[in-house]
Amino acid sequence: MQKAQINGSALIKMLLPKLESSMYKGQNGKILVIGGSKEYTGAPYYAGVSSLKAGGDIAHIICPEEASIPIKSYSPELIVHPCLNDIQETLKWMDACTSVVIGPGLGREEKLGQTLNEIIDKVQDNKQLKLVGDADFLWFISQSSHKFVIQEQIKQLGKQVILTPNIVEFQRFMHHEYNIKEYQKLELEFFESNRNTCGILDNDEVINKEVAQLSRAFNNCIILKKGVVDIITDGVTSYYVATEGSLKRCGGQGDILSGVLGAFVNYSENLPSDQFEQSQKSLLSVVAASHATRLISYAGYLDKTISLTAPDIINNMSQVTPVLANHVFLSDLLDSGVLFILTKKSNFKSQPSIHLFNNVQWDTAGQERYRTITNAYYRGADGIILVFDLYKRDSFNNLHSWLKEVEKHAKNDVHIIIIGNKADKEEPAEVTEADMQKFTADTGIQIYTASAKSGKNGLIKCQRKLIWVEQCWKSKKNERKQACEAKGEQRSHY
Ligand SMILES: NC(=O)C1=CN([C@@H]2O[C@H](COP(=O)(O)OP(=O)(O)OC[C@H]3O[C@@H](n4cnc5c(N)ncnc54)[C@H](OP(=O)(O)O)[C@@H]3O)[C@@H](O)[C@H]2O)[C@@H](O)CC1
Ligand SMILES: Nc1ncnc2c1ncn2[C@@H]1O[C@H](COP(=O)(O)OP(=O)(O)OP(=O)(O)O)[C@@H](O)[C@H]1O
Repeated sequence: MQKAQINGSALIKMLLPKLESSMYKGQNGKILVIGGSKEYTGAPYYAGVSSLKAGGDIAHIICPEEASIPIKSYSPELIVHPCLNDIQETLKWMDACTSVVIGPGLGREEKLGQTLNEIIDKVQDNKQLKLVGDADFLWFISQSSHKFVIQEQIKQLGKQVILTPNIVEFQRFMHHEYNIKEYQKLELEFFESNRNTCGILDNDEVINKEVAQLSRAFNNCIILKKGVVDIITDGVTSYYVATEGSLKRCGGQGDILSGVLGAFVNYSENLPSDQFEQSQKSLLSVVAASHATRLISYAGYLDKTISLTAPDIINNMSQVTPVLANHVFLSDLLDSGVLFILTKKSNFKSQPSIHLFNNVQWDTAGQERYRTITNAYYRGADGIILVFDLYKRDSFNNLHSWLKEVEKHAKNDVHIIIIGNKADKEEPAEVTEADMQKFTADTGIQIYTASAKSGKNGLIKCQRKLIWVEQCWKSKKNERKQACEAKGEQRSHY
């Protein structure tokens, strides 16, 4: 059954801070990552750097001595304190931060239990501080000899805590038999019916029931259960995020998510109170972090496929996050008659809510010198986007000649999308609704309106990448064929 949906990308836009010249360093979040060990130095680095790329101003890492040099050498952006064994020093740095991510690469040495007790106590003293618990921190809560003490502490904190178990970590919380394979099958079924949507989930929905129960058992702390579908719940209200993510399951993606969360939990108050209940804001910042991380991973996956590694995803964040925040619009190139040809394989069939096309090529209408180049692109394209300017009638009239080119050169099963740009403008457009309807009746191709400037209807352009959020607009060859046949026309191409 289809679920009540929310617009994940719009949520991110509302959540991310609007940058102003009056701001000072630290206002957009000072994130403290507590983790790292002799074996694992990548995990805290991924979390720290991701928190910065997701908007945070400053990232501190507290780690043991033996992890500090490697972490420092990965990035000068991270402020690394090798003081995990010095609890007073650790607590001091907690005072200097706005959120704490604890667990990535921490290891499971029993002696750390005492340190964790004191860290959680400190969070209790500062009600503004949010605690994101991942990886080995979850192990300490569910498996260590300190677990009962830590569980009681977590209950004291309630919604100040966000726990992010993957399926194995979640299983460790379950006292009864919990069949991972069976659960994943249910998640996959859910994903297939709700692909690329985010929405509200019933507390007794089969994939959520035990997650919501666990949250309630911990006094309604927020749980983000990662998986094929991410489930976010405080035991009262639950959401799912079925945004398409990476198919390459390389290590470190959970660390990236914990870093994004470390930043995003600082922004929950940016959500407007006239639209969101106060009690929902923290939960929704977690939904936004899940959606953003999956979008970013998907973007990385389209680029690198089987070679994807965690740093590829992190590097993509500098492209995708500002776009989601509406901070970057290079709309000039989307003027009249511009033709986009997608040369990278894109997943039109699965109705993704975001397409990120690399190597988008463009040409301006009628400029002959580009024709031979673009003819080669036609052949390689899986999808073609024709963009016209709603305020320039000529650009609309040109569509027919562009379509002829497409039909002549492109693959038979190419997907064609037509977008009327500049839909952000208030004044009446030169191309009217009736014009567009007539065009659709003639060709079988639906026209969508959008604005690359304001991001209206999800068409956003960033450098040489076109990001198309939220909607899948498509017109298949057979739909065009039916429209022509209905009018008694026969064509070799549709
Ligand atoms: N570069 C670095 O520094 C990185 C460091 N990291 C750090 O490593 C530490 C340990 O964390 P962890 O997640 O590897 O340990 P744990 O919870 O014991 O799970 C391990 C085993 O569980 C299974 N398994 C997992 N998922 C499953 C699934 N969906 N479905 C089914 N099975 C699944 C699978 O077992 P297998 O099937 O291979 O036997 C897997 O091998 C922690 O500190 C973390 O932060 C990582 O962040 C990565 C990058
Ligand atoms: N099957 C999947 N398809 C798409 N995205 C997924 C899938 N499983 C997990 N994710 C996403 O990947 C991210 C990390 O989840 P994952 O389960 O890999 O965490 P993890 O095992 O803790 O990672 P790490 O390797 O850092 O320890 C989350 O954003 C989650 O939504």
